[in-house]
Amino acid sequence: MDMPTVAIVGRPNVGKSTLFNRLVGRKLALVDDRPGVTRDRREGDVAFGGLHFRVIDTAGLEEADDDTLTGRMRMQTEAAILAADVVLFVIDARAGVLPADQSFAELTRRAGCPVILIANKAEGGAGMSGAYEAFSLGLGDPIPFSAEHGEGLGELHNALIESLPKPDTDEEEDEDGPGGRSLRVAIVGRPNAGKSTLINNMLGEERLLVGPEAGITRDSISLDWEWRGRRIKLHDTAGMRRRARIDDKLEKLAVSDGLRAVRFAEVVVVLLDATIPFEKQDLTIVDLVESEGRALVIGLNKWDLVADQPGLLKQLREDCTRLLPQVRGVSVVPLSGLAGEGIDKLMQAVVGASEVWDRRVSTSRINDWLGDALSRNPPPAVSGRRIKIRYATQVKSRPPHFALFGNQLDALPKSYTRYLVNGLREAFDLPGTPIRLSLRTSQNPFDKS
Ligand SMILES: Nc1nc2c(ncn2[C@@H]2O[C@H](COP(=O)(O)OP(=O)(O)OP(=O)(O)O)[C@@H](O)[C@H]2O)c(=O)[nH]1
Ligand SMILES: Nc1nc2c(ncn2[C@@H]2O[C@H](COP(=O)(O)OP(=O)(O)OP(=O)(O)O)[C@@H](O)[C@H]2O)c(=O)[nH]1
Repeated sequence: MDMPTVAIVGRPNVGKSTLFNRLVGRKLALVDDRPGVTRDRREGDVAFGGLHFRVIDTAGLEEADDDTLTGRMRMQTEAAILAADVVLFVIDARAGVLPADQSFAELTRRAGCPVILIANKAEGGAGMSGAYEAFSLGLGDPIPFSAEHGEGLGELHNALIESLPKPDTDEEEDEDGPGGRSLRVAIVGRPNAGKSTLINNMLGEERLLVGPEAGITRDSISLDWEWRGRRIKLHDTAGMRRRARIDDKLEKLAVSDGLRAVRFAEVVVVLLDATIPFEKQDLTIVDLVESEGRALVIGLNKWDLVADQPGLLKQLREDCTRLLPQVRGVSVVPLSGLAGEGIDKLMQAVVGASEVWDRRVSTSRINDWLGDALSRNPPPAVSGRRIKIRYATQVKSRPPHFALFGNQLDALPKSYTRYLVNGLREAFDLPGTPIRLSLRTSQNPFDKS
């Protein structure tokens, strides 16, 4: 899991940078404080009483037209809010709640993530009336705070414990071991596709002999493996199934097993039986991988049974393009779990897919591309007004998630978003991975265009 992200948001001069410095513990935020075209958000890593997160100090929210520099900064702030796990919404308790606070509270609420409301500059009980006023923002109970004097940190810490996503303990123990963090891989497929045979071949005969019965705890759902010095956690499909038989609820568990395996994994190998590929169930599994946002590789198993290998491979690659447009460019790897052939190629594809899934593209590159894509094929007009897309940025990875800002984006036709997603895939080399796109129609009261 990525380190959780906390965004500091509020109108200018409420003390965001002071709070950022207080959390990061260095005078980082002052370094690059001049407004300028390239003024980016400042980020720092925070260790705060056992909590670890990344904090983003955003530019002060100002109401301004999207086409101006401040408008652009506001869109960047919106993007930071979208990317955040938790938002620290700061007001100046001495100044009280101003109209600008109100409209930006609304913007923050729309993002739907947990918000911690900080009534800053309240040292020594100053600004208590402002703190009470802050209830009216509808962002929960304000914490009376002083970034300058470090008051209210205990309460902030408690609020963060409540709001931050709980770390996955299983993952934490994997951090930074030799060979780096383990990559989580699940092999899923229809009954009889050859999952167990393949996993056993990967792990080697010995492991096969000391399978789950011989001591691996029944609750463990992963098997540790190493491929070319890389640590891999394989989802224990076979172990799950054995348990299912014991429980005698095979059908029901088979479905939830698949889902569980997909959720466990960073990369999912959908294993097809090459002699009967692309059954309905196979396509359902791919849809599941897409909707859960995992990296995907298609394995064509039992390749040893195929007579015309080049012919079939060509045909199945075409089938993939046609049947799986949502994961265009996905790797398709022929293999034989039984003969132990193609496993290296499969693992290269798995590692490659995880890298694509992890990829981050800089905002300036995305906007250069966007300008191009828009002029080549401008968005349509809706009831006489042209849809405008002004700004784009990547808000998350794993899978890549982009946000577009502009006007009337809710009216953007599906065919046009498809054009953009395909364009992003091409331009930034993102084959085979699910891509997310959020459309944010500007709520800017000053935007008359
Ligand atoms: N009294 C008091 N003043 C504070 C506190 N925190 C910040 N300030 C002052 O408020 C002013 C603005 O602080 P910044 O941290 O630069 O505010 P900002 O929100 O980052 O401002 P922008 O960068 O313009 O968005 C500075 O003069 C700070 O010294 C506080 O807790 N108490
Ligand atoms: N020829 C050939 N047969 C294979 C290959 N992989 C698996 N098989 C055979 O296919 C059958 C099913 O293999 P399993 O590994 O049990 O398949 P599974 O996907 O784990 O099946 P379920 O337990 O039903 O989910 C067995 O008879 C295997 O020997 C392969 O690469 N080539």
